[in-house]
Amino acid sequence: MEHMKFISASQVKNVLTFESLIPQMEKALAKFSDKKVVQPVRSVIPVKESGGFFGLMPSLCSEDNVLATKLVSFYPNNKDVPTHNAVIAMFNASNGVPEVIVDGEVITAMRTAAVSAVATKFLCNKNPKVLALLGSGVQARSHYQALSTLYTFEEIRVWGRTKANVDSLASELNGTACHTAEDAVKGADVIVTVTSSTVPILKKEWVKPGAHINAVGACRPDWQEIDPELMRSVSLFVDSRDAALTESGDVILSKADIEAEVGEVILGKNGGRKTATEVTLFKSLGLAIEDALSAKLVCDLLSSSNSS
Ligand SMILES: NC(=O)C1=CN([C@@H]2O[C@H](COP(=O)(O)OP(=O)(O)OC[C@H]3O[C@@H](n4cnc5c(N)ncnc54)[C@H](O)[C@@H]3O)[C@@H](O)[C@H]2O)C=CC1
Ligand SMILES: O=C([O-])C1=[NH+]CCC1
Repeated sequence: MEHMKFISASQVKNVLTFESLIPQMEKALAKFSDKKVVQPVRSVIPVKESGGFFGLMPSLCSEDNVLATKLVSFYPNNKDVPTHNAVIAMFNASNGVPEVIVDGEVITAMRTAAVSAVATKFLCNKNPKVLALLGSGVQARSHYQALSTLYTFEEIRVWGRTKANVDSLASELNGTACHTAEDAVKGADVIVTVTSSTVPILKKEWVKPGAHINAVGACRPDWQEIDPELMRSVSLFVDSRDAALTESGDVILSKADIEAEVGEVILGKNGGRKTATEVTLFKSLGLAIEDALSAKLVCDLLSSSNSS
C-alpha cells in the first residue's frame, strides 16, 4: 500500500457536478436492476450509546472494473459535525489491491440527490412547477440543486423542524418558508422528504393527484417518514427491492406493494407512471454501486483535469 491515494471532500466538490453525476446514477440504477452488480444489502451496526449507525456498503461491477466499499456513519443527533460521514475505498478489481480512498461526505450528499433526480425524470408528470422540500439539512439543499439541473421550478417551498434552518434555506433558494408540512406540500408537483424523522411527516390527504414523491429518509426497518395510507395508495418504486424489504420501515410496516425498481423503468422492463393522476413515490435507501460509480467518476474527472 505504498501508493494509496486519498481524495478529499474539497477535491470531490471541485470536480463533481450534477450534470456529470445524474447520467452516471442513471447507469448505476440500470446496471443494478440488470443484475450486472454484485452487492449484498448493507450491514448496519447500531451504535446505541450515541444513537448512531455504522454501515458497510460493498459492491462489484466487473463491467466497469469497479470494486469498492463505502463505510458510512449516520449519527442523527450530531450537532457540530455533519450527521453523515463516509469514506469510499476503491480496490483494483483485477488483482484486489486497494488503490484510492475517496471522502464520501460530498458524494453521499450529491449522489443521493442525483438518484432522486433520475427517479423524478422517469416518473414525474411533465413540467413540474412547485417543489416542496420537507427537511432543511444537507439533502434538502442537494436535492434542490440536483432537481434544478433538470427543471425550472416556479415555486420552492421548505418545511422542517428547526425554524432558523428553514428560514435560512428558503431565503438561500429564493423560496417560501412554510409553517407546516401541509402548507409546503399542498399543490406541489414534486415532494422530497429528507428528514431524520422516525415517524410519518407526510400525509395522504395533503398530496395532490399526479404528484411525484422522493422519499429519502427513514432508512431503518422501524422508522417511517410517510403515512402508511399514502404508501399503500401510491405507485411505489424503489432503488432495490431487497433493500426496501429489509431496511425501509415505510415499505415494511405499511405492507405496500412495490411496483418496480427504478432501474427496471430505465431498462424499459416497467412502464413507470401509468396515468397523469396517480401519485408516484420513489423510496430511496442508497445503493453501494451509486457510491462506487460516483467515486470512479471523481477519479476519472480528476485525472482528466490533471492531464489537461
Ligand atoms: N436514501 C439515501 O441514499 C440517503 C438517505 N439519507 C437520509 O436522508 C435524511 C436527511 O439526511 P441529511 O439531510 O444528510 O441530514 P441532516 O442531518 O443534514 O438533516 C436532517 C433534517 O431532518 C430534520 N429532522 C430531524 N428530525 C425531524 C423530525 N422529527 N421531523 C422533521 N424534521 C426532522 C432536521 O431538522 C434536518 O433538517 C436522513 O434520514 C438520512 O439518513 C441520507 C443519505 C443518503
Ligand atoms: O446510502 C447511504 O449512504 C445512506 N442511506 C441512509 C443513510 C446513509
